[in-house]
Amino acid sequence: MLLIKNVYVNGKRQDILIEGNKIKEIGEVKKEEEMEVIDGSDKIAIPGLINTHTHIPMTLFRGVADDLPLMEWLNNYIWPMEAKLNEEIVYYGTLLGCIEMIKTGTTTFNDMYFYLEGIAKAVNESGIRAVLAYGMIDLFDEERREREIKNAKKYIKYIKDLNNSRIIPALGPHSAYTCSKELLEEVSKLAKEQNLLIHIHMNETLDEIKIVKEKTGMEPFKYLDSFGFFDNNNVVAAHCVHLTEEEIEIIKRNNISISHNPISNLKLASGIAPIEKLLKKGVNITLGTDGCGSNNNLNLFEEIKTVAILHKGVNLNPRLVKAEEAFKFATENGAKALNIKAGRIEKGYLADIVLIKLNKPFLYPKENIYSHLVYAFNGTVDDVIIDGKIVMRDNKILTLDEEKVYEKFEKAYYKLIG
Ligand SMILES: O=c1[nH]cnc2c1ncn2[C@@H]1O[C@H](CO)[C@@H](O)[C@H]1O
Ligand SMILES: [Zn+2]
Repeated sequence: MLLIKNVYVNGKRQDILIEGNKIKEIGEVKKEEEMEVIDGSDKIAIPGLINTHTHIPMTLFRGVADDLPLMEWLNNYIWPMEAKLNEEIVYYGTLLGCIEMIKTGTTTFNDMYFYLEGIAKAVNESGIRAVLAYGMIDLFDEERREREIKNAKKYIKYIKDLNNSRIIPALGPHSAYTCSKELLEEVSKLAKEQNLLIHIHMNETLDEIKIVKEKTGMEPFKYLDSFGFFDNNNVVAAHCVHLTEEEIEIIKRNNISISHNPISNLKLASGIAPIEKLLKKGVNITLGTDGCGSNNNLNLFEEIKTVAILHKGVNLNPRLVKAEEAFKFATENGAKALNIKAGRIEKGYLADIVLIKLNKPFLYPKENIYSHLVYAFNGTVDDVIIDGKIVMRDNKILTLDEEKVYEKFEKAYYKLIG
C-alpha cells in the first residue's frame, strides 16, 4: 500500500491511501508498517491529466514541417515520411512521448497511429495508461479497405492478448475524407460488437469539409449520421473546429465527446472550435494535444491554459471557460470520454495521481493554487503515480532509462530522415 501523507488535495490537507491500482481512502489515515509513504506536505495532488487526442510517435516529426496548412502538411511532408516508419522507430518515438507526458502530468492518452506493437511495448514499459487505435485510411480503395480492417482487427486482438488493464484497444478510422463509407460502416459495427471506443478526426478544416460535401452532399457529421455511424457507439471526435447548428445537434444527440485541440488548430491555422456553443448544449469537452508535428509538444497544461484564455478572447467574454472548467476538461471529462474511472481523486477511483511541489516561483502566493495551475503553471510536475505505481519520483522517471531513450530516439530520427 502507498500512503501520500498530508498533501493538499480537493481543497484541503489530507492523506491519500492507495491499494493496488485504486484509491482506497482519503482523509486521515494512520501509517501502518507495510505502507510505503510519500511526504506530501510541500505538495498538491491533482488527478493525472488525460490527453484525448494524440499520435504519440509523431515526436519524431517535431519541428520538421512547421508553418503549413493541414492538407499540404499531411500530403507533402508527413505522409511521405510516415511511409518510412517501422515498429522500432515508432517504439522509440513513443518512449520519448511517454517521458514527455509523464513529466508534464499526463497519465492517460488516447492515441491513433500505426505500428501498434511498438507503441504498446513502450506504453507497457513506461507505466503510462493508454487507449490505442490503429489509424485506418483506405482512400476509397477496396483492397486497401480490406487491409485496414484486417490490421485493425489484428491489433485489437494483440492488445487484448496483452491482458494489461492499462492498455485499452480502440478503433481509429482516420476521418470522413480519408475513409470510405464501407470502412466506416464496418467500424461502427465492430465497435458495437466488441464494445470499443471510436476515435476519429472530424471537421478539422474548411477544405476537408468541402471535400466531404462535394462527395456526399452533406457536412461530415450529417453524412456519418445518415448511415447510423454514431448509433449506440462511444465516439471521441477530434477537432470539431467548423460545425453547423445541425451538426452540433447530432453531436449532442449521440453523446459524442469532443477532443478539443486548440494549439494544433491554431498552429495549422485550421480555426477555433465553437466551444461556447458546445458547452451551452452540454456536450462533453475534453482536451488533446494532437501529434508533436502540429503542436509541437505533449504538455497538456499548455492546452488547459490555451482553452481557458482563447474562448474568452474570441467571444469577448472573460467569464467563459473558467479555470476550474478548463481543468475539468483535462481530467474528469477526459475520463468520461474514454470510459475509465479516473480524472478525480476519490475513493474507488484509479490511482492516477500527480504531485506538484508548491515552492516554484509561479505558484506563489500559495493561495488560489487551482488558478495558478491553469493560468501560471508550466507543467513541471514532481511525482507521478499511475495505476497505483510510482512512475516518476522527484522528477526522475523510475520505469525507464531516460538518457538511453534520448540516445536511441536520436538514432531512430536520423534513420527516418536519412
Ligand atoms: O491534425 C491532424 N489531422 C489529420 N490527420 C492527422 C493530424 N495529425 C496527425 N495526423 C495523421 O493521422 C494519422 C494517424 O492515424 C497519421 O497519418 C498522422 O500523420
Ligand atoms: Zn490528429
